[in-house]
Amino acid sequence: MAAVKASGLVLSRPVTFVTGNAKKLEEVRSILGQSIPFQSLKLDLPELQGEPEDISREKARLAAIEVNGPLLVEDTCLCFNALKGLPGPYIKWFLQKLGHEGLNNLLLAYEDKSAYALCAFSFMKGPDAEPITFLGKTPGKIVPARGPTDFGWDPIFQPDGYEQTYAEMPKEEKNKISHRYKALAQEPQNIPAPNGVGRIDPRRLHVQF
Ligand SMILES: O=c1[nH]c(=O)c2ncn([C@@H]3O[C@H](COP(=O)(O)OP(=O)(O)OP(=O)(O)O)[C@@H](O)[C@H]3O)c2[nH]1
Ligand SMILES: [Mg+2]
Repeated sequence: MAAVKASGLVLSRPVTFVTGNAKKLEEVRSILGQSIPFQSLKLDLPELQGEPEDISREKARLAAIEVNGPLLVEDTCLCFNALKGLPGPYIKWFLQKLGHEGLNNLLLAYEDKSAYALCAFSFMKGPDAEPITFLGKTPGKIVPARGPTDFGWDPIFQPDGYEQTYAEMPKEEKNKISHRYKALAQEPQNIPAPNGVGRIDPRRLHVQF
């Protein structure tokens, strides 16, 4: 297979995005478009407890046992400022047990309803490489649920500067401002600067070959 040069990295195979979450996959596909050769593997990896970056990096190392080639994983957090960042990486379990109303109720005792959505992607060039982690954060507030309920906590997160929740926005709009988009639009740390062959546009992750 032809080698692909992207931002100074030489990838001999497409990047495999490992996730058990079909909605994440849908958004990552739509944000990346045709910019990099990309495939997916449906696996629900076990997750360490700790800081989002560390969870994401460990997830990548576990994914590398299954994938022989470049891979991408991500871990998403929803952090309430009044609760000093919790539920954070544990949002999946809080959402499953408490639902949208229960998550709102966690903030009843606080005036501060502000929150942020955080995405930690980790990329590994191959099984022996160190993970490279890149983060994206979107600030907003927690509100009573509004909009379609097909993706997690989207109905209770209203990003700053918008009257709509993530769930109420058209998908294309969410994908222009989301934590996921912001993480993918950044040039990952430690990836060598553009060398004239491939280039990442830090706003849109356009890789040019
Ligand atoms: O409303 C939402 N808008 C989003 O943009 C979003 N991104 C993730 N999530 C949910 O937040 C938890 C993260 O946990 P998570 O990162 O471990 O994901 P996951 O276990 O579903 O998949 P993965 O770990 O296999 O990739 C899970 O409940 C996800 O469904 C979102 N909900
Ligand atoms: Mg998970």
